[in-house]
Amino acid sequence: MRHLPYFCRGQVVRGFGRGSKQLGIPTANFPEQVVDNLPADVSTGIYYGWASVGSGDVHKMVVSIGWNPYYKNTKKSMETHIMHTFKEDFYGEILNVAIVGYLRPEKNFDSLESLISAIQADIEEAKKRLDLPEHLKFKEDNFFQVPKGKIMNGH
Ligand SMILES: Cc1cc2nc3c(=O)[nH]c(=O)nc-3n(C[C@H](O)[C@H](O)[C@H](O)COP(=O)(O)O)c2cc1C
Ligand SMILES: Nc1ncnc2c1ncn2[C@@H]1O[C@H](COP(=O)(O)OP(=O)(O)O)[C@@H](O)[C@H]1O
Ligand SMILES: [Mg+2]
Repeated sequence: MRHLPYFCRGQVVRGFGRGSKQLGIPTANFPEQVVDNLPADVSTGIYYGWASVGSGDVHKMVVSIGWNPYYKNTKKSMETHIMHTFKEDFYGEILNVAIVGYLRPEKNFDSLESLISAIQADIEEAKKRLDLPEHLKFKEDNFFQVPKGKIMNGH
């Protein structure tokens, strides 16, 4: 993937409310504008990396980019699940993400249970890979140190 690592920030917006309720896995959704600004050759699929909310701590994350074939969305979305338990929702706050690796393409599933198992397997795999020195180093990247107010999208 030529564009990795890929750094971007954006405000957290509302999605369809399925992540927490149907899957038990909340995903912080980016606005359309951030999704539209992704480089054209960043393929849809499931990625992993690091994320922080506002000027908070940096945590491991998984991110799904695409049309969610299971739900047949008509708009491309970019949704981040952070491997951390937050005290409350953070809609409207700035989410900072550093995407460092690719896991798999998006797939359709014949049941909600198989979609959930696949996402849980992604989370476990991402946690392992992010401990490798080549990925771990991005947790400390300057991207996460600079003032977090400005919305940007790029490298
Ligand atoms: C790690 C990860 C992997 C995912 N993989 C798929 C997938 O293969 N197919 C799919 O249809 N949706 C996939 N999703 C997206 C979920 O369907 C999506 O997060 C859910 O619909 C929540 O949407 P919402 O934020 O609009 O509520 C994945 C999400 C995550 C976080
Ligand atoms: N660990 C987490 N990772 C991502 N989002 C989280 C997490 N914990 C709480 N949230 C909150 O849950 C929201 C996402 O839940 P979700 O059910 O996917 O709703 P939506 O469809 O509106 O995106 C996020 O916008 C955020 O405010
Ligand atoms: Mg979501």
